[in-house]
Amino acid sequence: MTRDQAPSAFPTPLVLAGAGKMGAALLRGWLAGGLDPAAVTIVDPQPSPEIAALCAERALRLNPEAASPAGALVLGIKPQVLDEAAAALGAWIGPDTLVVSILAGKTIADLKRRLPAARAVVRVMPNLPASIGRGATGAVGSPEVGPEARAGAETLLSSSGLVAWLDDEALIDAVTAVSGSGPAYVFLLAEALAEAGVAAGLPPELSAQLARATVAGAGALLDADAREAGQLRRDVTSPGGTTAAALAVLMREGALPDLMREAVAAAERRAGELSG
Ligand SMILES: NC(=O)C1=CN([C@@H]2O[C@H](COP(=O)(O)OP(=O)(O)OC[C@H]3O[C@@H](n4cnc5c(N)ncnc54)[C@H](O)[C@@H]3O)[C@@H](O)[C@H]2O)C=CC1
Ligand SMILES: O=C(O)[C@@H]1CCC=N1
Repeated sequence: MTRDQAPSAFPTPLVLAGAGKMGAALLRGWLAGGLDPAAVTIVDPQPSPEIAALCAERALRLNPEAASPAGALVLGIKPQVLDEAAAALGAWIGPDTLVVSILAGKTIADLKRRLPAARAVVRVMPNLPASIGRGATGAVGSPEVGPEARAGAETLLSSSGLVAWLDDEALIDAVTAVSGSGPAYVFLLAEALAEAGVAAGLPPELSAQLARATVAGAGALLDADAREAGQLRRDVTSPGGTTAAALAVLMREGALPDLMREAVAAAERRAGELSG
């Protein structure tokens, strides 16, 4: 696994097919990173009001009638709609089009079967913090992805945060389970902490505020401090103190570490089920 430096040029014209929660997050990162709005086309039969407004404001093309081969086609649709979407999306692909897919589970072979014109395909798994440039993305390219296509993909992906290139496509389902779905686990932690605070007698609003600031602050510290997460945890934990009492519950057999392993395995298994 390697990490690359961000090169400069976006592959254009760029077509984003599926501008939902994740596609829109990536789009905002590209525009913030300097992608020319005039080089962007959005294809989405049901664009959200925010996307429609963004297209109007920044003069992005939305659902044009005619399709022609793009520099890059980014697939932001759900895996379950790939079959019905593929025929229309194929019209955006020429021999030099870089196809970038964020679809959970769908392998490069699955994509090529639906999009026979596709040559260079990069399968990626981003995550939602991409919307603020703090994403974590795993990426793997098909054999046709040469240095130029890889540099184009790197530009697209690095505007949303960390990019880790994988040598083995088989690892991307595990990446999906860890960092693709991972933000939801952290948001659940904030929800559960807030609920536990209410059970301990805090007013709901105060508890939610404290839980949110705690998760956000701990995340920011994790980012700012190079020490391992385990060390930061130990720094909070006074021997015989309150944190040790809580962690004895959270870390006992069958509790958080075991549950996290089970959860990640379930997500990875589901990604496998979405393939084909
Ligand atoms: N939401 C997340 O945190 C992450 C999602 N993903 C992947 O991103 C993809 C999209 O997920 P979300 O953004 O959450 O879903 P979403 O439902 O918010 O977005 C999907 C978009 O695709 C559009 N769409 C439906 N049919 C289409 C068609 N035929 N052509 C073009 N657009 C079409 C929908 O109108 C919608 O705007 C999925 O494949 C998912 O696995 C990957 C990483 C994280
Ligand atoms: O839940 C999902 O299937 C997608 C992939 C990773 C995050 N959301």
